[in-house]
Amino acid sequence: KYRHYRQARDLKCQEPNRVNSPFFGMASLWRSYKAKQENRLLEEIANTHAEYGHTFTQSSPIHAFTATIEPENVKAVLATKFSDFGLGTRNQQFYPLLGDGIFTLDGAGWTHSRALLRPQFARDQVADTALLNDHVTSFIDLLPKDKSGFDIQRMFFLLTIDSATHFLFGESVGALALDSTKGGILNSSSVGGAAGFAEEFNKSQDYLASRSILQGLYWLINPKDFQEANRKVHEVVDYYVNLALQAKNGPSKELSGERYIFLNALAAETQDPKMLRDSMLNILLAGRDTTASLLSSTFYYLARHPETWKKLRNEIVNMFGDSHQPIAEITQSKLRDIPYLRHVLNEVLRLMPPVPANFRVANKDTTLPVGGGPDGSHPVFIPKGHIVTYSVYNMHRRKDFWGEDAQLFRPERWEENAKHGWDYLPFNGGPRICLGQQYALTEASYTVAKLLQRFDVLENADPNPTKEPVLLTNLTLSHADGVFVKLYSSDNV
Ligand code: HEM
Repeated sequence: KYRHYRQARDLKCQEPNRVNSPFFGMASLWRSYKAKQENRLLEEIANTHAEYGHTFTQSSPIHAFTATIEPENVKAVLATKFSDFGLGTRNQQFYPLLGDGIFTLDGAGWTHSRALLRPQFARDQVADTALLNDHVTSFIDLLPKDKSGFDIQRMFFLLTIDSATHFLFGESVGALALDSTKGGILNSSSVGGAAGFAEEFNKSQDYLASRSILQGLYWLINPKDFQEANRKVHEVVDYYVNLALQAKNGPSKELSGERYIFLNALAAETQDPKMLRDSMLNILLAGRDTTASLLSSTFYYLARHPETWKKLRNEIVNMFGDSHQPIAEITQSKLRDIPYLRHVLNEVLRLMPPVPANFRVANKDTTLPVGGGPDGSHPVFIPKGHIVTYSVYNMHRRKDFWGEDAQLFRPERWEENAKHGWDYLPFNGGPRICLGQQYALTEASYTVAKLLQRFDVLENADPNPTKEPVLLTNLTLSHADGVFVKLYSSDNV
């Protein structure tokens, strides 16, 4: 402690505000736990920042941490002092499902994984609108045709597991399909059918979220149910890995004009079956719920902002026509030509970032540039092993960056000022910036465009339409009570 004190003094660091938490930190730990149980965690973080400032420190019996919503500090953690911070015990927490992949590795392992995957994400085929079209069409077919309300969030989670598995393995789990006649192991009864894979994957992910909350005590959660779910998920992915490894020795599918399959392309780079399995699962976890979250929140806001729905629909119909009279194919480049679509998605990602809070652990003694002292202007000393948490959800709502109306959904703010730096971070920043950003934005834009082209009426069908959203924060953000809407054509077609 004395060494740290001297180091901090020499570096002109000062302590940030410390959360007053009686009983050795038990009181605040209990408060956070309760807030999480009651789906108020993000609100609780906001209240603590309101009381203690943009950077504060808190002791707890599990882990002491410093929380910040200062862009300068987030930039230091993710970019300028990248090598001073790591993922802590994330690898061990997630290992049973994800193994060693880009999402769970630090250091040389991460560098290798990122170098392996990055070229695949740079290819045009990654955001394949023809592939998306099949799934969005199934999605539209499944919507109620009698103008009744339904939970569109639940549907988006089915859509994104279908499109993600199709893109990764070359075959979809068919979660949206009413019957699964297409065959394939993902649909076969030996592994529990289409729902089998999705259910086991969801179940395992829930356990990962609970293990992550416990940080270093993650090993307390390892029941049979979790192990069995992981085994079943691995069995399915291994089947595809074997197929890809066999296909590798055959004629090139891409050259013979067949569709691009992510796993097959990766199998040309590495033949290590475990690395292939881990890579697939890491991408599935990183990409599926996040995109579903963005789509769900988009419809949450559109259903509450009819003027935005109308304006956006006009732009889409002007560009592509409506579904009775299409005038142009919906392509990635044409979608980019609709600035208002991008502004709407930007605004949704600001207010409801799918990864609302995150953390890093110092792997050496280091500092944060600001947040110390009574006015928060001094550097903060961060000893090795200390956790730094950052909530982009709360950073994105700071009035000093976003104006007095920071809490309001107003896509037009992006027309007035599109220039934001580290105060806007839905996809993370620095060397670990999201690899799937383009894929996600294309999938979300394409799905929104198709739905707006097809339906001209969207209504909020929440049983309690004026209440604030109840947000569930596991690894990603979702709406605890679903997103209930009515979606139909006024001409009844
Ligand atoms: C709206 C959708 C998405 C959002 C908001 C999002 C956000 C993020 C964030 C915040 C991270 C950093 C996590 C961390 O380092 O702790 C991340 C990492 C990552 N994302 Fe995304 N993501 C989205 C969609 C996708 C999709 C669709 C894919 C793949 C198809 C993907 C692939 C990845 C990968 C591979 C990483 C790990 C990068 C690394 O550690 O080097 N993401 N994403």
